[in-house]
Amino acid sequence: MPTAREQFFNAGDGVAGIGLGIEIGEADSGRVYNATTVPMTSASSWRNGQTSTATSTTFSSAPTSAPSPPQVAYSNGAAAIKQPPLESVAEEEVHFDSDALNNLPAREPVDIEFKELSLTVNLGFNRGSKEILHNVCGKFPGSQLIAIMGPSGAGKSTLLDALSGFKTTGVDGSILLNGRRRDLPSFRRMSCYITQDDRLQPLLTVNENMHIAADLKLGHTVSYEEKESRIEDILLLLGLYDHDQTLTLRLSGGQKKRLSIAMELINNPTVMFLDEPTTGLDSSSCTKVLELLKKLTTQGRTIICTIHQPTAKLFQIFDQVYVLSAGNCVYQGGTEKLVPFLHAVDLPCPMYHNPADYIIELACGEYGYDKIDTLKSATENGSCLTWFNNPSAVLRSEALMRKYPIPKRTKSDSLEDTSYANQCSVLLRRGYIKARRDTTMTHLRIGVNIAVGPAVRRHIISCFLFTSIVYLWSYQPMEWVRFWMFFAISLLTVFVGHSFGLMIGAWFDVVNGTFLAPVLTIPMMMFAGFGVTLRDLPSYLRWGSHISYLRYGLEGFISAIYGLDRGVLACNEAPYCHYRYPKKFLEEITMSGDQFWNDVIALSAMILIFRFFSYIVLKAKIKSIR
Ligand SMILES: Nc1ncnc2c1ncn2[C@@H]1O[C@H](COP(=O)(O)OP(=O)(O)OP(=O)(O)O)[C@@H](O)[C@H]1O
Repeated sequence: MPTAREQFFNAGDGVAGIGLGIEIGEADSGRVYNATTVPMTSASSWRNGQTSTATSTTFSSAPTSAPSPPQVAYSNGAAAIKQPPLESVAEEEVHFDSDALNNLPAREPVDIEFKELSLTVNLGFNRGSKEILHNVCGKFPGSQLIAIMGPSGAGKSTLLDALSGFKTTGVDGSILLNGRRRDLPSFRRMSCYITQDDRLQPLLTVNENMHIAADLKLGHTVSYEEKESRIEDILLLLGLYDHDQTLTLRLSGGQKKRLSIAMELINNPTVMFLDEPTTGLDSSSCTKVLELLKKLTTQGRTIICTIHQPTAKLFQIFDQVYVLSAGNCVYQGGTEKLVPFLHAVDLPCPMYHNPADYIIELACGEYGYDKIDTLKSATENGSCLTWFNNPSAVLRSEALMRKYPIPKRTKSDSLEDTSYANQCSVLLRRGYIKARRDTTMTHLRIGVNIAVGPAVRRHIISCFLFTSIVYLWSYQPMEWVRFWMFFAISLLTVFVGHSFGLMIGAWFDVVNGTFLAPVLTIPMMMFAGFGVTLRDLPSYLRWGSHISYLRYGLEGFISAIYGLDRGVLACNEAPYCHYRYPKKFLEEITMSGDQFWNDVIALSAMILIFRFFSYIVLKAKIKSIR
């Protein structure tokens, strides 16, 4: 009877083993291990009580009792496992409709290869730079689910950023797609990147999120019917069809992850990058997400995920694994080949140890840093293809170039296929749905606008309400022209304030921005002539009044009320009215009352300048991130 360890290194039938990290016992000997090792081929049958089917996977919803130590009986070298399921399964039954998968157009596989890839980041002024990836090589064949693993800080996300084209600054080396140098604009259009934190709209239903994504990605070139059927297929495929009317905020973590994937599938990417898709999910949801990704690879998609430390059963779902240690490759090959590889480099995986855990421990340096060097040289920092599942089937660049035609080149650098106008209208529709749903916030906003005024909010309607209330309650002359002048200045001041906020927001983070914006507004008030008249400002501070948007706002209001040669004011209730003559009042505050159009021009110019700066700052920031 072979021991569990022999199962691991069973070269004869090529069955690699994985440790599941729980207690099991041998049926006939009564021996109990504190962890277990079972052949990978048996792991899925253990998990679900059956081998997962090729066409459709259904996760049972029946709650299970607490698992008792399973019994393992060996016969003919294979482990026959008699035990209840390992853990409680999903609360809901998820059915991935494989027929819907067939409706998604298959993709031509894309083989990604990188050679001598290094990535250096700038640490800031006078602090030099730091190399994060050190000339790593690797090959991710098409139609495969690939895991990038490694200890925290090993460079997994950085490698993903470099391969996806999210980061381009400081990247050195070559990245090839089907043997040819990567054309970044085309690659960005055929790939997608799903970040760790879900970028979903919580107030939209699943169906609305999908439609917004379809309208943004496909625009008007694809008919409504086609979009509908594509959305239907994707929701069926991802087991979300029954939840299409559910608000996203009410979805479970696993459902949210599946929705993120569903939204990216709208334009059917060939290559999918996912940063830690299993983080924050329970083990049943992790399995579902990875099983789903595995299914998607069957249509030619290359799916690359970073993953921290997968359990044995998650590990065996991947086709290939790429392990990093401090920016170097310490293993590249099939998941089933990891144990034989470790054996070959004389670092055998301890009995009953999950090989995924063991390689991470090695990569962390827990067994000595010399082991990292051993692994690095055994894998030739990612160049060695010996440990691929089928090394002889791996095509070299030249063969790939012969096999696949030259891909179409994308002329535009833009990531979007749809026009700017379409994007604006879709985003406005999304904003409208959100405002309608979040009634509390919408009412609060309207209330704040009415109560506090346009300096706080920017909606045109609210600005009109503010003007009407303030103008009428402060007994201003009932002349339409003055009312519209007052409204125009209110609106422009709101837009300037908004643009100023955008600039501060683009430049600084939330904490610094929240502090700086009010602090910078105070001198604007000082230079506006509110407390200190412009005449009383010291000459060396006069320049301030020229850059204060509040000064132009105040001057504009004064022009609206006292300009246009306003006549003598009524003085019925007092024996003497000091400001009866508008001219006298204007002289007192050092304003002339005929500057309305100058104020309009100055405020408009400020809107343009602040927005232009916001754009420049954002551009520079995006460039520095990339
Ligand atoms: N812009 C940067 N400036 C300085 N150091 C950086 C920068 N980006 C990444 N690093 C460093 O590079 C190393 C790798 O980072 P990366 O995020 O790729 O690691 P990781 O393997 O994904 O880690 P984790 O699993 O914890 O997310 C880390 O030490 C990180 O601090």
